[in-house]
Amino acid sequence: MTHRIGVVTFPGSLDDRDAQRAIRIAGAEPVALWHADHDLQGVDAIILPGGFSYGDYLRAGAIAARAPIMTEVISAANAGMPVLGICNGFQMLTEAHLLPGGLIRNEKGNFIRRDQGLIVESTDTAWSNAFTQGQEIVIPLKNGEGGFIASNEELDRLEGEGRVVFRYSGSNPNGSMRDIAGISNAAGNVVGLMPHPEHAVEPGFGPDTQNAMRSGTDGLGFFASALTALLAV
Ligand SMILES: NC(=O)CC[C@H](N)C(=O)O
Repeated sequence: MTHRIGVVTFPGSLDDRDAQRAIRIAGAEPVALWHADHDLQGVDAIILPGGFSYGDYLRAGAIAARAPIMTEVISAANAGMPVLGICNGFQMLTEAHLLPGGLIRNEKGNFIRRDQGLIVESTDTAWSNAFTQGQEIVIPLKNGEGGFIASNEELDRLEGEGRVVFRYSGSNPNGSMRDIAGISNAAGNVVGLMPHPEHAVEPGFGPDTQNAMRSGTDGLGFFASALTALLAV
């Protein structure tokens, strides 16, 4: 059975087509979902893609988190459907309170674009089970508001519950507290991260392709993880 993974397009989304392409490469069927609908079209999992939804007005992700389709996305996430928020999608997940904390302007104020090393801290989620704990992966990072913040109490809770899924390796690119690059909800079906797995799924087009040790396709593991999680349902 082919699993169907929906990608929601908002006004200002940029990486929705890349997410759809990555889903197809991973062996699932991408389904285009529209922000103004109240219809998830029976998908098995959902991706909130990167970009500048609603021009990042108010706060990045704040308006998208209140778009019509988010009513259905929030219910599905609370019912256990795998949901991945990538970059602007991560910002939406925190704004929708599906994930705690928030994302603020990068520490040095500039937009950052680079190939980014990440340490996989938890493989206990719907989007990271294909990795091994402690594995280093490299995928692209590109954002202006990627600094993850939360109260010390919340950060302790996230760490204590094993919900820090990815941490930046090497230098922290944006001032994220405790080098956090991605987190999950308590059930592990909802994951948000700032770097972009959907841009690292094809040999020759991903990051670090000059390095013979790397395939440039580390992003595939996210999509493979979701398919494994769906088979277990
Ligand atoms: N690549 C993105 O999704 C960008 C996210 C967001 N709009 C920012 O600049 O922080």
